[in-house]
Amino acid sequence: MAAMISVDFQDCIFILVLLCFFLFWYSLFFKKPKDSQGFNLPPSPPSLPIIGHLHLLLSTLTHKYLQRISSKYGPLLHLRIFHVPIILVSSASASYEIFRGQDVNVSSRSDFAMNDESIFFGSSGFVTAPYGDYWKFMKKLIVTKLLGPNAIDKSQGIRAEELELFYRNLLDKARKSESVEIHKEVMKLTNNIICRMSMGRSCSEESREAERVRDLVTKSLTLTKKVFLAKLLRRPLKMLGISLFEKEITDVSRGFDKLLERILVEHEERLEENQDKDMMDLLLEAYHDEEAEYKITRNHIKSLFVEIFMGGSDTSAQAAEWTMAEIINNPNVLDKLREEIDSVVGGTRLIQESDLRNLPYLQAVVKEVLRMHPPSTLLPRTFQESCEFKEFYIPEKTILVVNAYGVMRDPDAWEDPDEFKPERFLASSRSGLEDELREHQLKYLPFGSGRRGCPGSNLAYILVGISAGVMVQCFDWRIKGDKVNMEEAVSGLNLIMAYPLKCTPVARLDPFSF
Ligand code: HEM
Repeated sequence: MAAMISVDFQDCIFILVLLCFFLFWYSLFFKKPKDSQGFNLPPSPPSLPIIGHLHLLLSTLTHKYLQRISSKYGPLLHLRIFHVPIILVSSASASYEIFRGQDVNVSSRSDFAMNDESIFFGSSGFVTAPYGDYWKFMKKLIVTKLLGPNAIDKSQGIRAEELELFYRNLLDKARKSESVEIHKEVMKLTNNIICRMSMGRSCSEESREAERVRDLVTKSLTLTKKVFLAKLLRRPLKMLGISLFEKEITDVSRGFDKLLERILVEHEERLEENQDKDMMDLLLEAYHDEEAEYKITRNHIKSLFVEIFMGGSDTSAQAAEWTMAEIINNPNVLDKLREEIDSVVGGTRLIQESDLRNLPYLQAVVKEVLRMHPPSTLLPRTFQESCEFKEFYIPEKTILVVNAYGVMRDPDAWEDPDEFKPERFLASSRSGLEDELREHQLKYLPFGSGRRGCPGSNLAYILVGISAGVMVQCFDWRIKGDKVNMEEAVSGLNLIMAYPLKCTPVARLDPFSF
């Protein structure tokens, strides 16, 4: 009997261990997560104990890794980083449904503020502001006055002057047969344009101010992904008494603060007499306006400038670099572009931004580059309220991440998604194909979507279009080897070329010699 009991007992232990083991793996790999009230959440890929899906976000090319995970487990997934729930959207149809049906609900981003006083990742940011009174006030100012069609028209002269300087600098390099790093050269152009449009002055190269701004922008971009992760891990880290990146954030913030305070004071001193108002003047007017619908602070102004420097100049320079890389690797595209530019602009003057509307192929090339190589691959938002989406339940405050890279390479929405085919964007400009244009807009997310979409997209198209236009119109380009290496890397949260494009300009025509 004793032996019998002992055998049963051993079997029991064995079965219990087996059961626990099975339950553990089942919950780890196959269980559909349910929230505490028993509602259905979207499916979840395998996770690890405690950290959940943290390892997925730690990969260097997170967008690609998440794209692979989604093609295996589904276009709508539920992830968990420790206790933080995330909904990941990777298909064009799911992203369309979210932005169409939940636009207001997902019009806030997560609270990224690491340090309230900081103008970088502090609580005064516009990009990170919740969808509320401050964001609405600022958004109105941005789309009507700062980046609206009138403001863009009025600042055309600035861009034309800077474009000529950009051309002359490349011509100088061509004469000396010197190679250039395309991103660096375009970054100087976009940075100067954005500085002059926003502050009425270029950050001069002589006083090393421009270099200082570029350096601060680069440091800020590098910190972005770290801050994003640190924010997700804040609770467990706080329990361990660790606060990550505070020093780096404070240093960058102080650097920007010093620079911007000086420029703000300069602007305040000549606010009355200044007729030609730049962005900073307009923001200072709102700051001093006692009747304003929302009372903005100095920190609000400074934070917006930091965000515009970060969000506007590097993204556009990255896009111009990818554009040149695709053009160099596709000689047939270069031929078509040349033919178009030569017939519309000719060789006796430099391309201007007013030419862009007559250059549909150049526009299509830029759009295709932004589809394949979007500088912002992941769009983070937050569900403000709980909602039902498809057959699933999504609890309030869940983070939403739309994988814009995955959506724009979704094989169900794009023909040959991994091939560079600018022609796909030409079809939509032919008459009678408005439906196609609308359909493209819904699955085309380089500038995000909905009310939180990028307010600088028109300016961005101009910056990328004119810089690539000049490089094609006036120069041939020599590279080492046959092909440009198109490998991707990520810096901060931005998609960049793993091997920065370095090439030597060879003067093709000099529009100023006539
Ligand atoms: C190729 C260049 C650019 C790309 C790819 C780009 C992309 C984006 C993306 C993906 C977003 C987030 C949208 C969303 O969540 O749906 C965004 C937001 C934003 N962008 Fe851009 N952008 C570019 C250029 C610019 C420029 C030139 C400016 C201004 C000078 C600018 C200012 C902003 C601002 C202020 C926001 C925050 C909007 C908000 O939170 O309401 N961007 N951009």
